[in-house]
Amino acid sequence: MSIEVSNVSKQFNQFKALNEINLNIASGELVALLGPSGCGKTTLLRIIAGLETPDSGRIVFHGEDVSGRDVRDRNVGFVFQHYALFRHMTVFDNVAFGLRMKPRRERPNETVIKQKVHDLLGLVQLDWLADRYPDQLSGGQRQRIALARALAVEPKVLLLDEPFGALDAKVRKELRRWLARLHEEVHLTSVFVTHDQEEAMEVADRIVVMNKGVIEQIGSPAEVYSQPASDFVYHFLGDANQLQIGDRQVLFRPHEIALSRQAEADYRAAHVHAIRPLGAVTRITLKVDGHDQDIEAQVAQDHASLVGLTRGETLYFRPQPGL
Ligand SMILES: Nc1ncnc2c1ncn2[C@@H]1O[C@H](COP(=O)(O)OP(=O)(O)OP(=O)(O)O)[C@@H](O)[C@H]1O
Repeated sequence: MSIEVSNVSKQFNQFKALNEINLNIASGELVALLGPSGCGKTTLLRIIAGLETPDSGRIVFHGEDVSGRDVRDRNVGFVFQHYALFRHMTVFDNVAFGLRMKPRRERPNETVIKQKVHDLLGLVQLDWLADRYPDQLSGGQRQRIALARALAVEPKVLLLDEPFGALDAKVRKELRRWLARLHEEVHLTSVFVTHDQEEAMEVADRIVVMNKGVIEQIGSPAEVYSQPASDFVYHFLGDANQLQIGDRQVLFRPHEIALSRQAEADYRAAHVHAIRPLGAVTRITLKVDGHDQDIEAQVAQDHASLVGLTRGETLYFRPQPGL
């Protein structure tokens, strides 16, 4: 099922939450809506779902204009940040819920439901939790069950709004890898809202970078990272350093930097303000005289310039964008 968003605008009182949004999502694609808080991601997701009506513009599912259709007739599955599992129902009954709520004509019999729920629990690798209640699960397990429940009614489109937002960093990481793998298996057209650039980079086929109600750029993770369409995209997609060299502003990422203990041609001197080992790489914060913003450098932990380096020493660096 492809999704076409054309010329969608939405205003809340005087506030323009979305301004002429155009976006085409191919069938089976996983697209991330990425942007800072308040940029309009959730509003766009809710308009795609049919939970919110745009002031103008159209939503087209697979060539068919669904703008006037109610959320119940759009056949979308949702997973939100805060688990919406029913607390008084077991995991099994939660996943079966949507199937049992179908109109009699479409409702599968209990044997089929049982098989289907077990298949779905197998898909999210939690079949062994079928008899538990939601408050006997971890946060990550609950989100996987929420996903199984959303998939049970065989939606044409899956919409996820910060589904891992409430979980701790390690579980988030595990779950997003797991979601990317699951998507490879199921290949359901999916739209994923996040404000976390790492999450978007890791999960999505394409990233839609939003800012203040408009789309700044649409592209693959590699494109938006290495060919940012604007300074906003550059800054949003990773740590960025900014340095005035002559009459030029140079933007470069922490890893795009050459370091040396000795003065060399084209290198600038800086004071080492902090050294933070992060495993395979080490982060160094540098202070440059006459320059307000610190420079963040990142090099391999065994880099020659780090040997015996201490705070306060002088280090020489040269930005190397594209390194
Ligand atoms: N029902 C509403 N009434 C008034 N203003 C609203 C309403 N819903 C959203 N807004 C405003 O529209 C803007 C976009 O909101 P939206 O929830 O889409 O942002 P977001 O990018 O999803 O942010 P977050 O990451 O914080 O959830 C915000 O400034 C918000 O305050």
